[in-house]
Amino acid sequence: MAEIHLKSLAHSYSDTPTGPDDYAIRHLDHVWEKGGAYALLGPSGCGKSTMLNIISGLLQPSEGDVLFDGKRVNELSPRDRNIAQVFQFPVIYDSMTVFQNLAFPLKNTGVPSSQIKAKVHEIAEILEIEGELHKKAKNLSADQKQKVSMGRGLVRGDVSAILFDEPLTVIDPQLKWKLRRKLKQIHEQFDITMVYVTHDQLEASTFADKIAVMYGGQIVQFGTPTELFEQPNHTFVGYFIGSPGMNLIEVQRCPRGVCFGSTVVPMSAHQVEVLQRVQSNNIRIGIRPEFIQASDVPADDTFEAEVLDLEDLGTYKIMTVKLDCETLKVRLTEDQQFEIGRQVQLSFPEKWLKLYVDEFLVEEKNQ
Ligand SMILES: Nc1ncnc2c1ncn2[C@@H]1O[C@H](COP(=O)(O)OP(=O)(O)OP(=O)(O)O)[C@@H](O)[C@H]1O
Repeated sequence: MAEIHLKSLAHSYSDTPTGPDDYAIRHLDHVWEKGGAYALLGPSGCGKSTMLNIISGLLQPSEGDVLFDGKRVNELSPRDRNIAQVFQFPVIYDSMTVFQNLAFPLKNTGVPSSQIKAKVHEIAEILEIEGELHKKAKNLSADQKQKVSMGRGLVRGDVSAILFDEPLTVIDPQLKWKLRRKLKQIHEQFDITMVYVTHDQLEASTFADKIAVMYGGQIVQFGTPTELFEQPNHTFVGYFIGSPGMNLIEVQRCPRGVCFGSTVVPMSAHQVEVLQRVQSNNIRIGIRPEFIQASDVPADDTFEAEVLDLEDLGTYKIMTVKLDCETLKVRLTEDQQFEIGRQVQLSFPEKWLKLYVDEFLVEEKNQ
């Protein structure tokens, strides 16, 4: 296994790129550390597959270096990079048996047949396909085929990393959860660097210790699921992580903070100082539905809003409110009671009220 360093990487599918919009990867610096279990999370078209294909060598980047343990591998073929890649759809040989499919990557590298047998059985047992080893691959169900595809990546003990590109797309929803747990268990057992691409936040957080959130060809944040939730570095992370995502409000600067409509929201001294310094007018505040406090009692620091809707989701409720010209979501506990059409008092605890300039977080001084 290896540490994978992507250094000043950029990629355009166009031979004559004229601007940032022509780049699928925009000047990206990132390190996937040795032995980590990572997810690469982002919407369709943000550049996830492009990045994986650059790591595995299927694609040459337009700019920058790919380093494995500090050594540049740009010129190495996919085979010489020793990366296992599992794609969205199973890549297996239909005419071979499951055993032959799993043995194939080992045979190719000259592993003795006694070792091949032991390794194939070990992996088949983990993936629960031992009973299928002598079946022809073409006779398997779609999810069994994908398990074989994963197994082909996992049999090789010598790989630098395993890259999973949305591997559970074809898997039955009930089996997805089980297979994700299995991959996590395999990671713990074999300690291989694994990068798991998905656009599903639940899938990302059940598999990975750390998640890279990709947006517009850039990694906008790399952190634990808790960090992404509590401290989104970019408005996209706020919006994309969480259900519903972060409330984001376009605001203008005013003397003690920011305002929208006739509502003034005081900000911390540091945030006010930053607002006075920066030139941009692309300013937003963000607060997660979970962190807005709602009550019937007005206070100095509360804002009055109207309840538009209440959605009961079993163990909690989502309340939609209108505050001035903005619609916000507020997460309530089961026992909190508010009525549609009535007024509610909201407060935004300072710790959870975030300021974004040009979509990036203005960090508090002590963080
Ligand atoms: N072979 C190609 N030729 C031209 N443009 C491409 C090619 N492959 C991808 N792109 C473009 O590059 C951008 C990034 O695509 P990429 O497939 O890497 O995104 P992704 O995040 O993996 O998306 P998805 O989740 O839909 O697979 C997109 O705008 C896409 O249209």
